[in-house]
Amino acid sequence: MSDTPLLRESCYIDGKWVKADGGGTIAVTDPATGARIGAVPDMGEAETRRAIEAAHAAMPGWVALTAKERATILRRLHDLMMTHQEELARLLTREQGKSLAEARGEIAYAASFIEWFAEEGRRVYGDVIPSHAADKRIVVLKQPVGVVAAITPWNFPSAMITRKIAPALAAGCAVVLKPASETPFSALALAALAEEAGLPAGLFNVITGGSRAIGGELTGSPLVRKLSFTGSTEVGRLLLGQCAPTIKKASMELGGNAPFIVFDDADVDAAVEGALASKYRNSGQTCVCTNRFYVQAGVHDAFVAKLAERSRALKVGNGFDDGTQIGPLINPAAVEKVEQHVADATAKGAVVLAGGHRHKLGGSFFEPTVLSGVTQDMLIAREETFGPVAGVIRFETEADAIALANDSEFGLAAYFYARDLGRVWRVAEALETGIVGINTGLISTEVAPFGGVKQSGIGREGSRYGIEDYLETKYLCMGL
Ligand SMILES: NC(=O)c1ccc[n+]([C@@H]2O[C@H](COP(=O)([O-])OP(=O)(O)OC[C@H]3O[C@@H](n4cnc5c(N)ncnc54)[C@H](O)[C@@H]3O)[C@@H](O)[C@H]2O)c1
Ligand SMILES: O=C[C@H](O)CS(=O)(=O)O
Repeated sequence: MSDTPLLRESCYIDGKWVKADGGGTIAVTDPATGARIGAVPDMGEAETRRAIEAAHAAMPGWVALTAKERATILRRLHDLMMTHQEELARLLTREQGKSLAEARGEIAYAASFIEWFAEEGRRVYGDVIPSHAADKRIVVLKQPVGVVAAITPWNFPSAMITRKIAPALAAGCAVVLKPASETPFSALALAALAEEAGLPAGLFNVITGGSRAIGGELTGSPLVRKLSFTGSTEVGRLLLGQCAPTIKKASMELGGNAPFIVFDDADVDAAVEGALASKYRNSGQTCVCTNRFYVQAGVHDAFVAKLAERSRALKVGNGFDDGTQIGPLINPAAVEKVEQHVADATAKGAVVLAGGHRHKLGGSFFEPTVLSGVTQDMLIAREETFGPVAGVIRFETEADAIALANDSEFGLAAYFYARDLGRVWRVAEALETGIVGINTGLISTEVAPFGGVKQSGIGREGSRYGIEDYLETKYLCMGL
Protein backbone atom coordinates (compact mmCIF):
# COMPACT_ATOMS: atom_id res chain seq x y z
CA MET A 1 0.00 0.00 0.00
CA SER A 2 3.01 2.27 0.36
CA ASP A 3 2.74 3.00 -3.40
CA THR A 4 -0.59 4.72 -2.83
CA PRO A 5 -0.02 8.51 -2.51
CA LEU A 6 -3.56 9.00 -1.17
CA LEU A 7 -2.99 6.55 1.71
CA ARG A 8 -3.14 8.51 4.96
CA GLU A 9 -2.43 6.84 8.33
CA SER A 10 -3.25 10.03 10.25
CA CYS A 11 -6.55 11.75 11.00
CA TYR A 12 -7.50 15.14 9.57
CA ILE A 13 -8.49 17.78 12.16
CA ASP A 14 -8.65 21.52 11.50
CA GLY A 15 -6.65 21.16 8.29
CA LYS A 16 -3.80 19.20 9.95
CA TRP A 17 -2.81 15.52 9.72
CA VAL A 18 -2.50 14.31 13.30
CA LYS A 19 -1.99 11.15 15.37
CA ALA A 20 -3.95 10.13 18.47
CA ASP A 21 -3.01 11.94 21.68
CA GLY A 22 -1.91 8.66 23.24
CA GLY A 23 -0.22 7.39 20.10
CA GLY A 24 -2.55 4.39 19.86
CA THR A 25 -3.50 2.92 16.50
CA ILE A 26 -6.09 0.55 15.01
CA ALA A 27 -4.90 -1.96 12.42
CA VAL A 28 -6.75 -2.23 9.12
CA THR A 29 -6.81 -5.58 7.30
CA ASP A 30 -7.57 -6.79 3.78
CA PRO A 31 -10.79 -8.89 4.07
CA ALA A 32 -9.70 -11.10 1.16
CA THR A 33 -6.37 -12.13 2.67
CA GLY A 34 -6.45 -11.09 6.32
CA ALA A 35 -3.18 -9.22 5.72
CA ARG A 36 -2.52 -5.98 7.61
CA ILE A 37 -2.67 -3.08 5.15
CA GLY A 38 -2.02 -0.21 7.56
CA ALA A 39 -3.15 1.47 10.74
CA VAL A 40 -5.04 4.62 11.74
CA PRO A 41 -5.09 6.64 14.97
CA ASP A 42 -7.14 5.35 17.90
CA MET A 43 -8.72 8.65 18.95
CA GLY A 44 -11.21 9.41 21.72
CA GLU A 45 -13.16 12.20 23.42
CA ALA A 46 -10.41 14.83 23.53
CA GLU A 47 -9.55 14.67 19.83
CA THR A 48 -13.25 14.58 18.95
CA ARG A 49 -13.88 17.69 21.04
CA ARG A 50 -11.07 19.52 19.22
CA ALA A 51 -12.53 18.50 15.86
CA ILE A 52 -15.97 19.78 16.85
CA GLU A 53 -14.50 23.08 18.05
CA ALA A 54 -12.54 23.44 14.78
CA ALA A 55 -15.69 22.81 12.77
CA HIS A 56 -17.65 25.33 14.81
CA ALA A 57 -14.92 27.97 14.35
CA ALA A 58 -14.62 27.35 10.60
CA MET A 59 -18.33 27.61 9.72
CA PRO A 60 -18.80 31.42 9.71
CA GLY A 61 -16.16 31.91 7.01
CA TRP A 62 -17.74 29.17 4.89
CA VAL A 63 -21.27 30.55 5.32
CA ALA A 64 -19.97 33.99 4.30
CA LEU A 65 -19.00 32.67 0.88
CA THR A 66 -21.59 32.70 -1.88
CA ALA A 67 -23.23 29.42 -2.86
CA LYS A 68 -21.39 29.65 -6.14
CA GLU A 69 -18.02 30.01 -4.39
CA ARG A 70 -18.79 26.91 -2.29
CA ALA A 71 -19.93 25.09 -5.43
CA THR A 72 -16.64 25.89 -7.18
CA ILE A 73 -14.64 24.17 -4.44
CA LEU A 74 -17.01 21.18 -4.38
CA ARG A 75 -16.81 20.88 -8.15
CA ARG A 76 -13.01 20.85 -7.85
CA LEU A 77 -13.30 18.00 -5.31
CA HIS A 78 -15.53 16.06 -7.74
CA ASP A 79 -13.00 16.51 -10.52
CA LEU A 80 -10.11 15.39 -8.28
CA MET A 81 -12.06 12.25 -7.26
CA MET A 82 -12.58 11.33 -10.89
CA THR A 83 -8.96 12.11 -11.78
CA HIS A 84 -7.89 9.75 -8.97
CA GLN A 85 -10.71 7.26 -9.55
CA GLU A 86 -8.41 4.26 -10.11
CA GLU A 87 -6.28 4.94 -7.04
CA LEU A 88 -9.34 5.52 -4.87
CA ALA A 89 -10.94 2.34 -6.22
CA ARG A 90 -7.85 0.24 -5.46
CA LEU A 91 -7.71 1.66 -1.94
CA LEU A 92 -11.41 0.84 -1.50
CA THR A 93 -11.08 -2.73 -2.77
CA ARG A 94 -8.07 -3.30 -0.55
CA GLU A 95 -9.88 -2.30 2.63
CA GLN A 96 -13.47 -3.41 1.82
CA GLY A 97 -13.00 -6.34 -0.55
CA LYS A 98 -15.49 -5.55 -3.30
CA SER A 99 -14.42 -6.18 -6.89
CA LEU A 100 -12.35 -3.46 -8.55
CA ALA A 101 -15.16 -2.98 -11.07
CA GLU A 102 -17.63 -2.31 -8.27
CA ALA A 103 -15.13 -0.08 -6.49
CA ARG A 104 -14.63 2.05 -9.60
CA GLY A 105 -18.41 2.32 -9.80
CA GLU A 106 -18.62 3.37 -6.17
CA ILE A 107 -16.07 6.14 -6.66
CA ALA A 108 -18.06 7.53 -9.59
CA TYR A 109 -21.26 7.19 -7.52
CA ALA A 110 -19.59 8.95 -4.58
CA ALA A 111 -18.32 11.76 -6.80
CA SER A 112 -21.80 12.18 -8.29
CA PHE A 113 -23.14 13.35 -4.90
CA ILE A 114 -20.46 16.03 -4.74
CA GLU A 115 -21.32 17.18 -8.27
CA TRP A 116 -25.08 17.07 -7.60
CA PHE A 117 -25.05 19.01 -4.33
CA ALA A 118 -22.54 21.58 -5.58
CA GLU A 119 -25.42 22.68 -7.80
CA GLU A 120 -28.24 22.03 -5.32
CA GLY A 121 -26.51 24.44 -2.92
CA ARG A 122 -27.04 27.18 -5.46
CA ARG A 123 -30.80 26.55 -5.45
CA VAL A 124 -31.57 26.79 -1.74
CA TYR A 125 -34.52 29.13 -2.15
CA GLY A 126 -36.56 30.84 0.58
CA ASP A 127 -40.08 32.24 0.34
CA VAL A 128 -42.01 35.50 0.37
CA ILE A 129 -45.48 34.75 1.80
CA PRO A 130 -48.55 36.97 1.23
CA SER A 131 -48.91 38.73 4.57
CA HIS A 132 -51.72 38.25 7.07
CA ALA A 133 -51.68 41.98 7.91
CA ALA A 134 -51.31 45.19 5.91
CA ASP A 135 -48.46 46.40 8.10
CA LYS A 136 -46.46 43.18 8.03
CA ARG A 137 -44.30 41.41 5.46
CA ILE A 138 -43.36 37.72 5.70
CA VAL A 139 -40.09 36.24 4.44
CA VAL A 140 -38.74 32.70 4.89
CA LEU A 141 -34.99 32.06 4.94
CA LYS A 142 -33.13 28.75 4.68
CA GLN A 143 -29.95 28.67 6.76
CA PRO A 144 -27.35 25.95 7.49
CA VAL A 145 -28.28 23.80 10.48
CA GLY A 146 -24.80 24.07 12.05
CA VAL A 147 -21.98 21.60 12.81
CA VAL A 148 -22.82 18.15 11.45
CA ALA A 149 -21.59 14.86 12.91
CA ALA A 150 -21.47 12.03 10.38
CA ILE A 151 -21.00 8.35 11.21
CA THR A 152 -20.76 5.92 8.32
CA PRO A 153 -20.58 2.15 7.58
CA TRP A 154 -17.96 -0.05 5.92
CA ASN A 155 -19.98 -1.38 3.00
CA PHE A 156 -19.71 1.78 0.84
CA PRO A 157 -16.61 3.45 2.31
CA SER A 158 -16.74 6.41 -0.08
CA ALA A 159 -20.33 6.92 -1.27
CA MET A 160 -21.93 6.82 2.18
CA ILE A 161 -19.59 9.65 3.18
CA THR A 162 -20.10 11.94 0.19
CA ARG A 163 -23.89 11.35 0.41
CA LYS A 164 -23.60 13.26 3.70
CA ILE A 165 -20.72 15.73 3.36
CA ALA A 166 -21.86 16.98 -0.07
CA PRO A 167 -25.26 18.36 1.03
CA ALA A 168 -23.82 19.46 4.38
CA LEU A 169 -20.99 21.50 2.83
CA ALA A 170 -23.23 22.81 0.04
CA ALA A 171 -25.71 24.04 2.66
CA GLY A 172 -22.89 25.84 4.51
CA CYS A 173 -22.27 23.36 7.32
CA ALA A 174 -18.98 22.01 8.68
CA VAL A 175 -18.61 18.26 9.23
CA VAL A 176 -16.92 15.93 11.72
CA LEU A 177 -16.85 12.40 10.28
CA LYS A 178 -16.24 9.09 12.00
CA PRO A 179 -15.90 6.38 9.31
CA ALA A 180 -16.10 2.66 10.05
CA SER A 181 -12.87 1.31 11.55
CA GLU A 182 -12.87 -1.46 8.95
CA THR A 183 -12.60 1.02 6.05
CA PRO A 184 -11.01 4.32 7.14
CA PHE A 185 -8.62 4.84 4.24
CA SER A 186 -11.28 5.83 1.71
CA ALA A 187 -12.49 8.53 4.11
CA LEU A 188 -8.98 9.84 4.76
CA ALA A 189 -8.25 9.89 1.02
CA LEU A 190 -11.37 12.02 0.55
CA ALA A 191 -10.01 14.44 3.16
CA ALA A 192 -6.70 14.62 1.29
CA LEU A 193 -8.52 15.49 -1.94
CA ALA A 194 -10.76 18.01 -0.17
CA GLU A 195 -7.61 19.69 1.16
CA GLU A 196 -6.17 19.76 -2.39
CA ALA A 197 -9.48 21.17 -3.70
CA GLY A 198 -9.05 24.14 -1.38
CA LEU A 199 -11.72 23.33 1.21
CA PRO A 200 -10.79 25.62 4.13
CA ALA A 201 -9.40 24.04 7.31
CA GLY A 202 -11.94 22.87 9.86
CA LEU A 203 -14.82 22.31 7.43
CA PHE A 204 -14.21 18.59 6.95
CA ASN A 205 -12.65 16.65 9.84
CA VAL A 206 -12.07 12.89 9.87
CA ILE A 207 -11.44 11.04 13.13
CA THR A 208 -10.90 7.33 13.64
CA GLY A 209 -10.92 5.28 16.82
CA GLY A 210 -13.25 3.92 19.47
CA SER A 211 -16.77 4.33 18.16
CA ARG A 212 -18.41 4.60 21.61
CA ALA A 213 -16.01 7.32 22.81
CA ILE A 214 -16.14 9.32 19.59
CA GLY A 215 -19.88 8.77 19.19
CA GLY A 216 -20.53 9.81 22.76
CA GLU A 217 -18.77 13.13 22.17
CA LEU A 218 -20.43 13.72 18.79
CA THR A 219 -23.93 13.03 20.11
CA GLY A 220 -23.39 14.81 23.44
CA SER A 221 -21.78 18.07 22.32
CA PRO A 222 -24.16 21.07 22.20
CA LEU A 223 -21.98 22.48 19.37
CA VAL A 224 -23.14 19.63 17.12
CA ARG A 225 -26.58 20.47 15.76
CA LYS A 226 -27.14 17.45 13.56
CA LEU A 227 -26.23 13.76 13.42
CA SER A 228 -26.29 11.99 10.06
CA PHE A 229 -25.88 8.24 10.60
CA THR A 230 -25.75 5.31 8.21
CA GLY A 231 -25.50 1.86 9.68
CA SER A 232 -27.46 -0.80 11.50
CA THR A 233 -30.84 -0.12 13.06
CA GLU A 234 -29.47 -1.30 16.41
CA VAL A 235 -26.75 1.37 16.47
CA GLY A 236 -29.04 3.99 14.95
CA ARG A 237 -31.52 3.44 17.78
CA LEU A 238 -28.72 3.90 20.33
CA LEU A 239 -27.40 7.08 18.72
CA LEU A 240 -30.86 8.58 18.35
CA GLY A 241 -31.28 8.20 22.10
CA GLN A 242 -27.89 9.80 22.74
CA CYS A 243 -28.96 12.83 20.65
CA ALA A 244 -32.12 13.41 22.69
CA PRO A 245 -30.59 15.45 25.57
CA THR A 246 -29.38 18.12 23.11
CA ILE A 247 -32.36 17.81 20.71
CA LYS A 248 -30.22 17.31 17.62
CA LYS A 249 -31.65 16.98 14.12
CA ALA A 250 -31.02 13.41 12.99
CA SER A 251 -30.91 11.60 9.67
CA MET A 252 -30.94 7.82 9.99
CA GLU A 253 -30.14 5.48 7.07
CA LEU A 254 -30.53 2.10 8.73
CA GLY A 255 -30.98 -1.60 8.11
CA GLY A 256 -33.07 -3.21 5.41
CA ASN A 257 -34.86 -6.47 4.64
CA ALA A 258 -35.85 -5.99 1.01
CA PRO A 259 -38.55 -8.22 -0.50
CA PHE A 260 -38.32 -9.13 -4.21
CA ILE A 261 -41.66 -10.26 -5.63
CA VAL A 262 -42.05 -12.09 -8.95
CA PHE A 263 -45.65 -12.28 -10.19
CA ASP A 264 -47.05 -14.76 -12.72
CA ASP A 265 -47.22 -11.99 -15.37
CA ALA A 266 -43.54 -11.09 -14.98
CA ASP A 267 -40.86 -11.48 -17.63
CA VAL A 268 -39.06 -14.30 -15.79
CA ASP A 269 -35.72 -13.86 -17.57
CA ALA A 270 -35.74 -10.14 -16.76
CA ALA A 271 -36.68 -10.97 -13.17
CA VAL A 272 -33.69 -13.31 -12.88
CA GLU A 273 -31.36 -10.58 -14.17
CA GLY A 274 -32.84 -8.13 -11.68
CA ALA A 275 -32.56 -10.68 -8.89
CA LEU A 276 -28.86 -11.27 -9.59
CA ALA A 277 -28.16 -7.52 -9.60
CA SER A 278 -30.11 -6.82 -6.45
CA LYS A 279 -28.96 -9.88 -4.48
CA TYR A 280 -25.25 -10.14 -5.24
CA ARG A 281 -24.12 -6.48 -5.47
CA ASN A 282 -21.20 -6.00 -3.03
CA SER A 283 -21.48 -9.74 -2.27
CA GLY A 284 -24.94 -9.13 -0.82
CA GLN A 285 -23.63 -6.48 1.59
CA THR A 286 -25.82 -3.52 0.75
CA CYS A 287 -28.78 -2.17 2.70
CA VAL A 288 -30.97 -2.46 -0.40
CA CYS A 289 -29.94 -5.98 -1.41
CA THR A 290 -32.90 -8.30 -1.77
CA ASN A 291 -33.15 -10.25 1.49
CA ARG A 292 -36.19 -12.40 0.69
CA PHE A 293 -37.67 -13.57 -2.62
CA TYR A 294 -41.42 -14.15 -3.06
CA VAL A 295 -42.31 -15.99 -6.29
CA GLN A 296 -45.87 -16.68 -7.45
CA ALA A 297 -46.73 -20.35 -7.96
CA GLY A 298 -47.10 -20.13 -11.76
CA VAL A 299 -43.50 -19.09 -12.37
CA HIS A 300 -41.83 -20.38 -9.18
CA ASP A 301 -40.08 -23.47 -10.54
CA ALA A 302 -38.78 -21.75 -13.67
CA PHE A 303 -37.50 -18.76 -11.68
CA VAL A 304 -35.67 -20.73 -8.96
CA ALA A 305 -34.07 -23.06 -11.51
CA LYS A 306 -32.70 -20.16 -13.54
CA LEU A 307 -31.60 -18.20 -10.44
CA ALA A 308 -29.76 -21.25 -9.07
CA GLU A 309 -28.05 -21.92 -12.40
CA ARG A 310 -26.85 -18.31 -12.72
CA SER A 311 -25.77 -18.18 -9.04
CA ARG A 312 -23.63 -21.28 -9.43
CA ALA A 313 -21.81 -19.60 -12.35
CA LEU A 314 -20.81 -16.47 -10.40
CA LYS A 315 -17.04 -16.03 -10.00
CA VAL A 316 -15.90 -15.83 -6.37
CA GLY A 317 -12.48 -14.34 -5.70
CA ASN A 318 -10.20 -11.54 -4.59
CA GLY A 319 -11.56 -8.17 -5.68
CA PHE A 320 -8.36 -7.52 -7.61
CA ASP A 321 -8.67 -10.69 -9.73
CA ASP A 322 -10.10 -10.23 -13.24
CA GLY A 323 -13.75 -11.21 -13.50
CA THR A 324 -14.44 -11.45 -9.77
CA GLN A 325 -18.16 -11.02 -9.14
CA ILE A 326 -18.37 -12.08 -5.50
CA GLY A 327 -15.65 -10.87 -3.16
CA PRO A 328 -15.07 -11.73 0.51
CA LEU A 329 -17.46 -10.71 3.25
CA ILE A 330 -16.10 -8.00 5.50
CA ASN A 331 -15.00 -10.27 8.35
CA PRO A 332 -15.39 -13.77 9.88
CA ALA A 333 -18.38 -12.66 11.97
CA ALA A 334 -20.25 -11.80 8.79
CA VAL A 335 -19.60 -15.32 7.47
CA GLU A 336 -20.84 -16.83 10.72
CA LYS A 337 -24.12 -14.87 10.42
CA VAL A 338 -24.64 -16.11 6.86
CA GLU A 339 -23.91 -19.68 7.97
CA GLN A 340 -26.40 -19.29 10.82
CA HIS A 341 -29.14 -18.16 8.43
CA VAL A 342 -28.49 -21.06 6.03
CA ALA A 343 -28.37 -23.62 8.86
CA ASP A 344 -31.56 -22.27 10.43
CA ALA A 345 -33.38 -22.41 7.08
CA THR A 346 -32.29 -25.95 6.18
CA ALA A 347 -33.06 -27.18 9.69
CA LYS A 348 -36.61 -25.90 9.18
CA GLY A 349 -37.02 -27.56 5.78
CA ALA A 350 -35.46 -25.24 3.18
CA VAL A 351 -33.66 -26.93 0.26
CA VAL A 352 -30.22 -25.84 -1.02
CA LEU A 353 -30.38 -25.39 -4.82
CA ALA A 354 -26.96 -23.68 -5.13
CA GLY A 355 -23.98 -23.11 -2.83
CA GLY A 356 -24.76 -23.33 0.88
CA HIS A 357 -21.23 -23.43 2.28
CA ARG A 358 -18.05 -21.44 2.90
CA HIS A 359 -16.14 -21.18 -0.36
CA LYS A 360 -13.12 -23.37 -0.99
CA LEU A 361 -11.01 -20.19 -1.02
CA GLY A 362 -11.50 -20.17 2.76
CA GLY A 363 -11.30 -17.03 4.89
CA SER A 364 -14.33 -14.79 4.52
CA PHE A 365 -15.49 -16.14 1.15
CA PHE A 366 -18.96 -17.72 0.90
CA GLU A 367 -20.62 -19.53 -2.02
CA PRO A 368 -23.48 -17.74 -3.78
CA THR A 369 -26.43 -19.64 -2.34
CA VAL A 370 -30.05 -20.23 -3.38
CA LEU A 371 -32.57 -21.83 -1.01
CA SER A 372 -36.11 -22.89 -1.92
CA GLY A 373 -38.87 -23.92 0.47
CA VAL A 374 -38.14 -20.92 2.70
CA THR A 375 -40.87 -19.82 5.11
CA GLN A 376 -41.60 -16.51 6.83
CA ASP A 377 -40.55 -17.78 10.28
CA MET A 378 -36.95 -18.49 9.25
CA LEU A 379 -34.14 -16.12 10.30
CA ILE A 380 -33.32 -15.51 6.63
CA ALA A 381 -36.76 -13.90 6.19
CA ARG A 382 -36.79 -12.01 9.50
CA GLU A 383 -33.24 -10.60 9.73
CA GLU A 384 -30.87 -8.78 7.37
CA THR A 385 -28.55 -11.56 6.11
CA PHE A 386 -25.97 -9.22 4.54
CA GLY A 387 -24.43 -11.96 2.41
CA PRO A 388 -24.78 -13.81 -0.94
CA VAL A 389 -27.80 -15.94 0.03
CA ALA A 390 -31.15 -15.92 -1.80
CA GLY A 391 -34.05 -17.49 0.10
CA VAL A 392 -37.17 -18.09 -2.00
CA ILE A 393 -40.74 -18.24 -0.65
CA ARG A 394 -43.59 -19.43 -2.92
CA PHE A 395 -46.91 -17.51 -2.79
CA GLU A 396 -50.37 -17.85 -4.36
CA THR A 397 -52.17 -14.48 -4.52
CA GLU A 398 -51.24 -10.80 -4.91
CA ALA A 399 -52.74 -10.06 -1.49
CA ASP A 400 -50.56 -12.80 0.05
CA ALA A 401 -47.44 -11.27 -1.53
CA ILE A 402 -48.16 -7.79 -0.22
CA ALA A 403 -48.89 -9.09 3.29
CA LEU A 404 -45.71 -11.18 3.34
CA ALA A 405 -43.58 -8.32 1.97
CA ASN A 406 -44.90 -5.86 4.55
CA ASP A 407 -44.49 -8.34 7.44
CA SER A 408 -41.25 -6.71 8.66
CA GLU A 409 -40.16 -3.92 11.02
CA PHE A 410 -37.92 -2.74 8.16
CA GLY A 411 -39.03 -0.68 5.17
CA LEU A 412 -36.10 0.51 3.05
CA ALA A 413 -36.31 -0.99 -0.46
CA ALA A 414 -38.64 -3.45 -2.21
CA TYR A 415 -38.66 -4.82 -5.75
CA PHE A 416 -41.25 -6.52 -7.92
CA TYR A 417 -41.65 -7.75 -11.46
CA ALA A 418 -45.04 -7.55 -13.13
CA ARG A 419 -46.45 -6.29 -16.41
CA ASP A 420 -50.10 -5.67 -15.63
CA LEU A 421 -50.44 -1.90 -15.17
CA GLY A 422 -53.17 -2.12 -12.56
CA ARG A 423 -51.10 -4.58 -10.54
CA VAL A 424 -48.01 -2.33 -10.81
CA TRP A 425 -49.89 0.61 -9.27
CA ARG A 426 -51.67 -1.49 -6.60
CA VAL A 427 -48.47 -3.16 -5.42
CA ALA A 428 -46.25 -0.04 -5.63
CA GLU A 429 -48.70 1.91 -3.46
CA ALA A 430 -49.22 -0.95 -0.98
CA LEU A 431 -45.57 -1.73 -0.19
CA GLU A 432 -44.36 -0.21 3.11
CA THR A 433 -40.93 0.94 1.96
CA GLY A 434 -39.19 4.19 1.05
CA ILE A 435 -37.95 2.83 -2.29
CA VAL A 436 -39.64 0.51 -4.82
CA GLY A 437 -37.85 -0.98 -7.82
CA ILE A 438 -40.35 -1.99 -10.49
CA ASN A 439 -39.02 -4.38 -13.16
CA THR A 440 -35.51 -3.43 -12.08
CA GLY A 441 -33.10 -4.61 -9.39
CA LEU A 442 -30.93 -1.49 -9.34
CA ILE A 443 -32.25 1.75 -7.85
CA SER A 444 -29.15 3.65 -6.68
CA THR A 445 -28.66 7.16 -8.08
CA GLU A 446 -27.82 10.61 -6.70
CA VAL A 447 -30.85 12.21 -8.33
CA ALA A 448 -33.50 10.24 -6.41
CA PRO A 449 -34.51 10.43 -2.70
CA PHE A 450 -32.94 7.49 -0.86
CA GLY A 451 -34.26 6.41 2.53
CA GLY A 452 -36.59 4.15 4.45
CA VAL A 453 -39.69 4.00 6.62
CA LYS A 454 -40.46 2.12 9.82
CA GLN A 455 -37.15 0.99 11.45
CA SER A 456 -35.12 1.53 8.28
CA GLY A 457 -34.62 5.18 9.01
CA ILE A 458 -35.51 8.85 9.07
CA GLY A 459 -34.95 11.35 6.27
CA ARG A 460 -33.79 11.14 2.66
CA GLU A 461 -30.34 11.38 1.04
CA GLY A 462 -29.61 12.45 -2.53
CA SER A 463 -32.04 14.24 -4.86
CA ARG A 464 -33.35 17.78 -4.32
CA TYR A 465 -34.78 16.53 -0.99
CA GLY A 466 -31.39 15.58 0.46
CA ILE A 467 -30.16 19.10 1.24
CA GLU A 468 -33.26 19.96 3.31
CA ASP A 469 -31.94 17.89 6.24
CA TYR A 470 -28.95 20.25 6.50
CA LEU A 471 -31.05 23.46 6.56
CA GLU A 472 -33.15 25.29 9.12
CA THR A 473 -36.22 27.28 8.05
CA LYS A 474 -36.41 30.80 9.56
CA TYR A 475 -39.59 32.91 9.45
CA LEU A 476 -39.12 36.69 9.36
CA CYS A 477 -42.15 38.79 10.30
CA MET A 478 -41.36 42.37 9.29
CA GLY A 479 -43.44 45.24 10.69
CA LEU A 480 -43.57 48.24 8.30
N1 LIG B 1 -29.89 2.73 4.85
C1 LIG B 1 -28.73 2.91 4.27
O1 LIG B 1 -28.54 3.80 3.42
C2 LIG B 1 -27.58 2.02 4.62
C3 LIG B 1 -26.42 2.08 3.84
C4 LIG B 1 -25.36 1.23 4.17
C5 LIG B 1 -25.44 0.37 5.25
N2 LIG B 1 -26.57 0.35 5.99
C6 LIG B 1 -26.69 -0.57 7.11
O2 LIG B 1 -25.46 -0.60 7.87
C7 LIG B 1 -25.26 -1.91 8.40
C8 LIG B 1 -23.88 -2.42 8.02
O3 LIG B 1 -22.89 -1.46 8.32
P1 LIG B 1 -22.07 -1.56 9.69
O4 LIG B 1 -21.80 -2.98 10.05
O5 LIG B 1 -20.90 -0.62 9.59
O6 LIG B 1 -23.12 -0.96 10.73
P2 LIG B 1 -22.86 -0.56 12.25
O7 LIG B 1 -24.12 0.01 12.72
O8 LIG B 1 -22.23 -1.66 13.01
O9 LIG B 1 -21.74 0.61 12.17
C9 LIG B 1 -22.00 1.78 11.43
C10 LIG B 1 -21.08 2.88 11.97
O10 LIG B 1 -21.43 3.14 13.31
C11 LIG B 1 -20.29 3.04 14.14
N3 LIG B 1 -20.71 2.62 15.46
C12 LIG B 1 -20.99 1.37 15.90
N4 LIG B 1 -21.38 1.40 17.21
C13 LIG B 1 -21.34 2.71 17.58
C14 LIG B 1 -21.61 3.42 18.80
N5 LIG B 1 -22.00 2.78 19.91
N6 LIG B 1 -21.44 4.77 18.82
C15 LIG B 1 -21.03 5.44 17.71
N7 LIG B 1 -20.76 4.83 16.53
C16 LIG B 1 -20.92 3.48 16.48
C17 LIG B 1 -19.39 2.06 13.42
O11 LIG B 1 -18.05 2.22 13.85
C18 LIG B 1 -19.60 2.50 11.98
O12 LIG B 1 -18.81 3.64 11.71
C19 LIG B 1 -26.36 -2.77 7.82
O13 LIG B 1 -27.42 -2.89 8.72
C20 LIG B 1 -26.83 -1.99 6.60
O14 LIG B 1 -28.16 -2.26 6.25
C21 LIG B 1 -27.66 1.14 5.70
O1 LIG C 1 -25.91 -0.13 1.43
C1 LIG C 1 -26.71 0.72 1.04
C2 LIG C 1 -26.21 1.85 0.22
O2 LIG C 1 -27.09 2.91 0.36
C3 LIG C 1 -25.90 1.36 -1.15
S1 LIG C 1 -26.62 2.22 -2.47
O3 LIG C 1 -26.77 3.64 -2.09
O4 LIG C 1 -27.91 1.61 -2.75
O5 LIG C 1 -25.69 2.08 -3.59
